[in-house]
Amino acid sequence: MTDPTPSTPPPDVMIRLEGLAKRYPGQSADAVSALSMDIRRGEFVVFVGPSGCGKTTTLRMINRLVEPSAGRIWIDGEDVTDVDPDRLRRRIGYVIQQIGLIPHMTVAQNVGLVPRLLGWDKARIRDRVDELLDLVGLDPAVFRDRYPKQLSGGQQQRVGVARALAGDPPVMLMDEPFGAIDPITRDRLQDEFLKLQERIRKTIVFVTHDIDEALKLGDRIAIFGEGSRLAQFATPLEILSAPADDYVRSFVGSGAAIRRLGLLRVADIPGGGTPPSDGAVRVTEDHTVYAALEKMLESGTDRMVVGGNGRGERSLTLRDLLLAAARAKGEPR
Ligand SMILES: Nc1ncnc2c1ncn2[C@@H]1O[C@H](COP(=O)(O)OP(=O)(O)OP(=O)(O)O)[C@@H](O)[C@H]1O
Repeated sequence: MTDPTPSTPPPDVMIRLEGLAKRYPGQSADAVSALSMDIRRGEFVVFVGPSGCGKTTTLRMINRLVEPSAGRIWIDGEDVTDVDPDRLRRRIGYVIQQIGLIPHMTVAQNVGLVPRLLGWDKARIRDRVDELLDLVGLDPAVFRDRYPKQLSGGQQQRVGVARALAGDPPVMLMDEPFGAIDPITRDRLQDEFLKLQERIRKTIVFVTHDIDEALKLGDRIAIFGEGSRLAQFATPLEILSAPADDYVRSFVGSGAAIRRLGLLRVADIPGGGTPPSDGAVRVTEDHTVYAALEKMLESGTDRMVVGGNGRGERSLTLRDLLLAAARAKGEPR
């Protein structure tokens, strides 16, 4: 067997972008230039950056809705730069802000689009549609025969996610999927989507303007600067603890140390003594350090008892939390 060429990605790389560039017709500058990055299998990567820096163009080159002017794209070990785009798109789910549900088709028909293209029989499509509606938290009996206009914005977005998952693609591209949704629903959809991702472990590339959304969702975040310059590509904790330059620092904004508390879990904090008998608040290992701190401040105590994960109980102090938060320097989640 011959050695793979130097650019053949290793098996844990699901998407490789290699010197990718796009110049739109009639433009004097590249929208994206010389962009290279590896995205690992099962990784949730968020592209974030100011308007016009090339996030959407990059995303749309991955499924070839935009044809690259230069560079190569690899998906799952295959150079897909020149493969038939229709065949490529069946392996890539795509969710956009405007949802793109087809108005004269029911929810079930919208979700079943790709399976129909793949030639599945009716019974298998029906089962898959119901399974997916369940997965995104919509009761099939209630929603499968509705039309898109009979749904709220958040429900439409869930249908959009179900549709993108229908052919079980290994890769999902999501372009500001929660952008047009009110902040409370958005927060809930983000939480639901994180839980869903724990189960389905897709490789996800997600575009947003919102650094807080990026910090909450991403395993790694790519912070784009002018002309698609990759200012930093790192975990949320690394970005908050060690911003690569002043551009990243100002993009992340103030309060990095406090925001880091929202990324750490109580489970990440070592040690702990025997639980005290009174005065302490109760939290679980799954609480964020931020939430645990908030509980302590609300009840005016400097102790908490951690329990509820089968490991027995332990007690931590305010000082334990603060020391752990100060030490956290960018370990992956
Ligand atoms: N079809 C097009 N023809 C010409 N120029 C385009 C086209 N689409 C995008 N551009 C330009 O390419 C650059 C990158 O656009 P792109 O939409 O990729 O940025 P973005 O980071 O996703 O921005 P936003 O956050 O506002 O969506 C911009 O300067 C934009 O004006």
